Amino acid sequence: MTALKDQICEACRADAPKATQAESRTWLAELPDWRLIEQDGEPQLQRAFRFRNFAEALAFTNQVAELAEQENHHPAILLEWGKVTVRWWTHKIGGLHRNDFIMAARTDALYSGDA
Ligand SMILES: C[C@H](O)[C@H](O)[C@H]1CNC2=NC(N)=NC(=O)C2=N1
Repeated sequence: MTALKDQICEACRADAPKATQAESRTWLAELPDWRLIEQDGEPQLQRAFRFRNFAEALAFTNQVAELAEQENHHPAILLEWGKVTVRWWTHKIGGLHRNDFIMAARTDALYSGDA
């Protein structure tokens, strides 16, 4: 089975299938630092990343933003001194798609320098 971080996002459509409970469980197992939350009634993946200062947090924020632009799949990012909180979900379907789990894994890879 291909690791999430090595999988490719598919172009997302409004009729794209939401991740099932079973899929979410399976994929979350690869994302131990991420939490499944609900925001505005929609399931999302969330993780906080820690940094030594604001400049490093900003640099990571820009890396995630660049990745999002490359994949045309965009997160919510909260940038604070020493901390970046990222949330992934698929706007078009108001929930979680495989793409969100892929992008969470890709975000972890950026943080660990494994991108
Ligand atoms: C028009 C544009 O391609 C779409 O709005 C894309 C942009 N980025 C996106 N990002 C996310 N997370 N979900 C989407 O449904 C989405 N749609």
